[in-house]
Amino acid sequence: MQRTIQAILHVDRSLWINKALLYICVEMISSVAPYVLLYWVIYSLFHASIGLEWIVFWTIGLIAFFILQLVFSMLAQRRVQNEGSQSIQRLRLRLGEHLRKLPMGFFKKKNQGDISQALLTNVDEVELVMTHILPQMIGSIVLCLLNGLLLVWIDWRLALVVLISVPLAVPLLLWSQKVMRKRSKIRHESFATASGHLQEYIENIQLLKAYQVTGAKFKRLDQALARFRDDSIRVEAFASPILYLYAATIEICFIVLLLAGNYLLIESRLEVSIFVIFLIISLQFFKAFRSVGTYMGQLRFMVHAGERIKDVLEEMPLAEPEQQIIPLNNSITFDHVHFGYGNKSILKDVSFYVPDRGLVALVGPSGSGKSTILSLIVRFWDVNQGSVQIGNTDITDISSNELLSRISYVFQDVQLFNDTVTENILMGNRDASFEQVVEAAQLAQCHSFIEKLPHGYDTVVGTGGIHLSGGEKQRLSIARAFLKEAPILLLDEVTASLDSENEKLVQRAISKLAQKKTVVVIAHRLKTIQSADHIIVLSDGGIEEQGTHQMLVNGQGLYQHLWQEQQAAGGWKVK
Ligand SMILES: Nc1ncnc2c1ncn2[C@@H]1O[C@H](COP(=O)(O)OP(=O)(O)OP(=O)(O)O)[C@@H](O)[C@H]1O
Repeated sequence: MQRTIQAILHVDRSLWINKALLYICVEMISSVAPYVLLYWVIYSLFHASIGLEWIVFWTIGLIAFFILQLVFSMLAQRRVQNEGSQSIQRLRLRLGEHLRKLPMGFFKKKNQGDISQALLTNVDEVELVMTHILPQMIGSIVLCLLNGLLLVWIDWRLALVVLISVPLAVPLLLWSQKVMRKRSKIRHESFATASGHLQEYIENIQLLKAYQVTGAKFKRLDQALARFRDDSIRVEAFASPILYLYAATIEICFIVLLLAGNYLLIESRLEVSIFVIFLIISLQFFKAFRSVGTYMGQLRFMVHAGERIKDVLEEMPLAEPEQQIIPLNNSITFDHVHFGYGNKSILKDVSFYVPDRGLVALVGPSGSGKSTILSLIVRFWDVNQGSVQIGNTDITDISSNELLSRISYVFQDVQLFNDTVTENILMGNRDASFEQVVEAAQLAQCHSFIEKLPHGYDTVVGTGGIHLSGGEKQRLSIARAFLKEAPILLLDEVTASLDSENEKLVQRAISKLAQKKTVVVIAHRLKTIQSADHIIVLSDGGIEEQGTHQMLVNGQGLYQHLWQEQQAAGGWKVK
């Protein structure tokens, strides 16, 4: 666990050999010291009369140790809390930043529950380990050591009986750790699966309601929750008996201690005073020893939290160039590109050129690879063969920051954050002023509807906020793109799901946005791209034909076929 924590928190060994550890040691010494005084008191009571000056001395001593214990306990706690919280905050930021740099393939292979669990629950668990469990466990170990030494000093024969509990109980503790390690790993996995399904359930609640799919009928969630319940019970069921055995071993050692002490008393080889103080201190020893077991159990339980975070941090981000090149212009070239998701081949030998400030449209049947082409331009994925270039520079030679700063990507499904309209538009450029936000909204044809919202630009939208129509959301996302002012614009079927009124507004906004930019647009409705400089028709991951609208309509190819179909479907109605 320590190695895992060091790895994920980017800290070296000194974290645990630092001031906090020193404070914990002093705190424990101050908590054991009164027993030395007590030993003295009891011994004196039995052997000599005690003078007032001794009573005063012991009282002052007790108070002094109590204050010392309190002060160092507070210092240790503060230190641990400060360092722990700061490290965890750094870890959260690092995780967020790391996730941003990972290729989309990572998000596809991982389940959503896994990722959110690593970011939220697992980080919380590591924080709990850092700020509570680990310091308390270290404290208990130090307490065991100090009390053990004290017992040896008071009576080594009885100390042997107490200390024999260590080699007897520790193997049981290690055994329980082994069982817990396996079981809690399984439990963590089923927890991640269940949270993934739960998230899916909540995200799709509208669909589930419409089709009357209730929780129990939503089988995968039901089964995942049942599996999580069973795995949780199994962790307890497998580890608890061993932990009870561990506790029983310690209890038995105490009983043996009582028998041994009584035997020595009867044989007059032990004084009552020594026996009394020995029993008191040995109780402290056993209590701390049992706590070590409890903390170790909790620690083992949380090891997987650290391991899961480590797994995420060890995922390789998209390679950044050692010496980045700044492209001279914003033309886009696909040079014999081959690409597939995993083993599934999607794009086959795709080559095309979009001149700087040119407008190229991608059309083709559903699943032909249009969106995949856009996602390769922003490096959501890397090509398998060939290259994608911007300004004749391979995009792998451009830093991801430089690359993304040059591109605005407007998706069909607009994602809004649960935040104000202003904050949602500011996503395009965090440094923009409010006046610039308003200007972008005006250009994107959304200023008038924003003004009618209950709190205008301060209205919270997205999940939990005011509901916006598809067209309104789309125009907000175009306002983001206006604010970003990137020289390359990628549009993925932005008007596909809009009614004609909204389509007109969005089209108007896009026409303004696209001015003087390199634009790649995906469109299903061919009439919207008639004026494109160049149209690329894709079919089954390859380029079927290309040219201007007029050239393609005059031909006998797929485009002409799609055009005819759309013309015929133009006036369809429900009969
Ligand atoms: N993340 C992904 N993982 C695996 N396969 C994917 C992924 N995204 C797309 N695909 C597959 O790649 C193929 C091309 O998808 P793509 O979205 O590029 O097509 P498209 O032409 O944009 O389709 P549409 O017009 O329906 O949006 C499809 O068969 C799709 O199932």
